[in-house]
Amino acid sequence: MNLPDLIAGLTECYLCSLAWIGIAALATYLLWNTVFGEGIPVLTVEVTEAEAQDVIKGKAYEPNSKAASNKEIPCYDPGNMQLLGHLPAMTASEVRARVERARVAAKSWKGSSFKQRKLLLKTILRYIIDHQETICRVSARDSGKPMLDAAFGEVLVTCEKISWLVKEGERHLRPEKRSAGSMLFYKSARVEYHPVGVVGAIVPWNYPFHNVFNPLTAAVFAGNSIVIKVSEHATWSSLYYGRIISAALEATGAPKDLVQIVTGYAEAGNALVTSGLGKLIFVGSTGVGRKVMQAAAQTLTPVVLELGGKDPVIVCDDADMKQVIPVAMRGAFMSCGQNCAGAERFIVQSRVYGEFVKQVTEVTQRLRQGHALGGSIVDCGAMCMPGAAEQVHALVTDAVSKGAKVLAGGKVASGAHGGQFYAPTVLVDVTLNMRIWSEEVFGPVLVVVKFETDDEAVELTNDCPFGLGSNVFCRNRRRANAIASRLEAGMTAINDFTTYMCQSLPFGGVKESGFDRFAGVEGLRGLCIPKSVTEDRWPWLMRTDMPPIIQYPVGDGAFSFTCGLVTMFYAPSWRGSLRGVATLLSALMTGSKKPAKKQQ
Ligand SMILES: NC(=O)c1ccc[n+]([C@@H]2O[C@H](COP(=O)([O-])OP(=O)(O)OC[C@H]3O[C@@H](n4cnc5c(N)ncnc54)[C@H](O)[C@@H]3O)[C@@H](O)[C@H]2O)c1
Repeated sequence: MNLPDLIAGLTECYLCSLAWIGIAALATYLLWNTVFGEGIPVLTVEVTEAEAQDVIKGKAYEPNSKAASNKEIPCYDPGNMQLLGHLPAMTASEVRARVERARVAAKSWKGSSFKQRKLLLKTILRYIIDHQETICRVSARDSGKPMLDAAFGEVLVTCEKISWLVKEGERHLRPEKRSAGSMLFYKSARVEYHPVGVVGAIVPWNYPFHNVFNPLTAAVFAGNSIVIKVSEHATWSSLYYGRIISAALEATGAPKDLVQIVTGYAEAGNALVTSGLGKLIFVGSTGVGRKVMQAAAQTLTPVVLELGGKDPVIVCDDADMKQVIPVAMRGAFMSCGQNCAGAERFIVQSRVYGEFVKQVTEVTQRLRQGHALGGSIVDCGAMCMPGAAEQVHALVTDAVSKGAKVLAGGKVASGAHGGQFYAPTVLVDVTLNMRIWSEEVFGPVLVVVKFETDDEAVELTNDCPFGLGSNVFCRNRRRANAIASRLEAGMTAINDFTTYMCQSLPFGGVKESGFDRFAGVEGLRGLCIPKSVTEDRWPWLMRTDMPPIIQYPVGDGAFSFTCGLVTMFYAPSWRGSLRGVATLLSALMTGSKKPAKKQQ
């Protein structure tokens, strides 16, 4: 590197760091002010040794012992297969009993003030900020993700969500004025957002903390109670998270049954879907999403389906590689690729393809993988679900058999502590006939394909059954936006990966990624009944009175009168409106005759 380059690099690095420090200081100040402005209770929550310590010594998990009973869920650390304990697999009637308790709690909570709801959320936020490390450790233990990934995916996004709800949520749930239209100009119209009652949430295992607190915070802020069915593959952590929630409810005087956590298998999930909820948020695979929708039809329960994804990252030839590579790596390998909005397809323009592949391969080969709590820092953790590493490998093997090349990783591993791992993998020369092109991987595989023209990049992106997130890296803003607007996806990040940190935005997909939205204004309002209300604007001056000609029994000219009314209000020109007035007056003058009263 020559001297001018070095100086430019250092300046850029220095300015960049300064900007980030400035932004971080401002954010901390704002967050501090918002959170600690008032007397917010400090929670005391019991923490067990397994929750507090890195290294724990206990029994090893034996997969075959699971068959002993379907009444219990065996919980283990996927990074070292250490048994953590057994939790109850609730029956359908136990789940329904939880829903009934939540229903009672919802009745009193719906009358709560926004001040009370904010206090509850701020109390939770305060606890999270003070106990980030324990929360991350518990998530790492249960899901196998490294501490840093937990800090990003569990803590950071949850804090952003709560902060957004506290700052902006009330504004979006206050009655909203609407126009009353042409004919009802003398009315005021509004939409009121009333709680739906009991919200149900069925969530997956990939972010055990965020998947609980994400639906919870929005549901209670909207005045509902919530019953959350956690995944059978990340059940253990719900004990600790449940204690945080109970402590927060008690400290803020909220009903103790406002939040219920349900542990169990599909039977418990199905019982929740059919228990008469106000709304169900299902987050999981497309296959189970279909079953959930079918079951919800029985009780006409409205559902939000947040399903699988296969997010593309389009890298144009003018993209800044210094920015793209680190962001791409995190998009692909964060939480070992077990993200719904994970970077599953890198679509890279031919001019920068070679450089992109070289750089991502170099970094991937340097990644350290292992037990998240094994004593040394790791970049990639374990696969949470049993058998997941083998499923990922089957997709890689299929691709290789059809001509793809593995440049890094590409194998199942057990790690130093005997956990479930799949090595971070780079796969190139992928073609559209390979399973990995269209099936969700949900694992650490960075798939790269080449494109020549923007049309081709769009076609490749849209050639997919899923449509959750999408991402475009391109320095030319006009070109980036032109590409972005053509992508079939629920979300697009331009020169970044995922829109999720903007919690004012709705989150959700199209096609097999599901429908409806959680998060953002739309998601928050989606947990409410939007009730339309009209009333007279000037009741002392004007109200809706039926003109005698159209009162029952109607007059001879009733139809002509109504036609005149329609023409008067909706004719496209003032001449037309005048014609309408004339028709209306003529009907009034000549056609008010009504049938005579019947003789008794
Ligand atoms: N779009 C999103 O926001 C989002 C977020 C995270 C994960 N996901 C998706 O989740 C999937 C991975 O999670 P998973 O393996 O836990 O998904 P999954 O569909 O197997 O399970 C999700 C939840 O559904 C429950 N369940 C299973 N069968 C059921 C039934 N018949 N009725 C009711 N509930 C039932 C499970 O117990 C679990 O709690 C991936 O496809 C991923 O893309 C989507």
